[in-house]
Amino acid sequence: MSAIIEVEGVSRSLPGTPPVTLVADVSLSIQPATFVAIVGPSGCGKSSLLYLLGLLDRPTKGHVLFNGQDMNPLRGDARAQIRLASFGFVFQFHFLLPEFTALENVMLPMRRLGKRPLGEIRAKAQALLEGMGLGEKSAKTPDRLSGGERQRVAIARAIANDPALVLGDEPTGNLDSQNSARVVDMFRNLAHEQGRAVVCVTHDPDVAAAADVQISMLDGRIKETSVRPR
Ligand SMILES: Nc1ncnc2c1ncn2[C@@H]1O[C@H](COP(=O)(O)OP(=O)(O)OP(=O)(O)O)[C@@H](O)[C@H]1O
Repeated sequence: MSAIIEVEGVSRSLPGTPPVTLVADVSLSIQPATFVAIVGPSGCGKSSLLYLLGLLDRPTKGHVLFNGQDMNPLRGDARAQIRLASFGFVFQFHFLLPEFTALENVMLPMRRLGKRPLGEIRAKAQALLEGMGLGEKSAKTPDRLSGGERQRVAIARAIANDPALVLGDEPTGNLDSQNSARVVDMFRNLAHEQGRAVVCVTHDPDVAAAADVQISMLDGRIKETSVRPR
C-alpha cells in the first residue's frame, strides 16, 4: 500500500536568538487503514508535527508529501482545498459553530466543497449523525448537547467529505472515560473498517494503547516507533 502522507527530514523552527526548534529532522510515513498515535511529554512537538502532517503549517526544512506529491510548492488556497477534500480534523475543543444545529455543522464542509446538491448533503449529514448515535439530536445546537455528543458531532463533521486522513489533537482530552472509550472505538473503526489513516496526538494511555502504531517523541524528534501486531 502506498502512503497517504510522508514527511522526509522535516524540521520546524521559529526564528529568534536562539531559534526555537519545534520539530527536528522527522521522517515518517502514514499508511491507509492504520491508526497512529503520537505520544510524548508536554512540549515535545507532537502538535507541531500534527500541524505539519495536516498542512496547517509549513516545514522550515524537509518535505511533506501527500499521495506522493510534494506539498512545499503549493500556496495557501491549494493547501486549503486539499485539507477540505481529503483531511478531517478533530481537536480537543470541538469548535462547532454555536449558532448552527448539529446537522448544519456536519453539512458545512460538504457545502464548502460544493460537489453535491443540498438535499444529498443534508441526507448524508443525517446519516453520519445516525452512525454516531445522534440521529435524534440533529436539530440541537451545541449548547444543548453533552461534551461527548459534541465531540461525536465534531467527528461526523471531520469525516463528512470522506477524508483519506483523519487528524486528532487530544480528541479525548475533554471527555470522561466512557466517552473517551467511545471516541477511541470510532477512531479504530475509521481506520480498520473504513480504510482511512488516523493520526492522533494524545496523552491518554488508552488512546495510545488502541493504536496500531505508536510514535514516541522527545525534544522535537522521534524517539521510538512501535507497531502493534493486529
Ligand atoms: N508559536 C510558538 N512560539 C514559541 N514557542 C512555541 C510556539 N508553538 C509551540 N512552541 C513551543 O514548541 C514546543 C512544542 O510545542 P507543541 O505544542 O508541538 O508540543 P506538544 O508536544 O504538542 O505539547 P502538549 O502535549 O503540551 O500539547 C513547546 O515547547 C512549545 O512551548
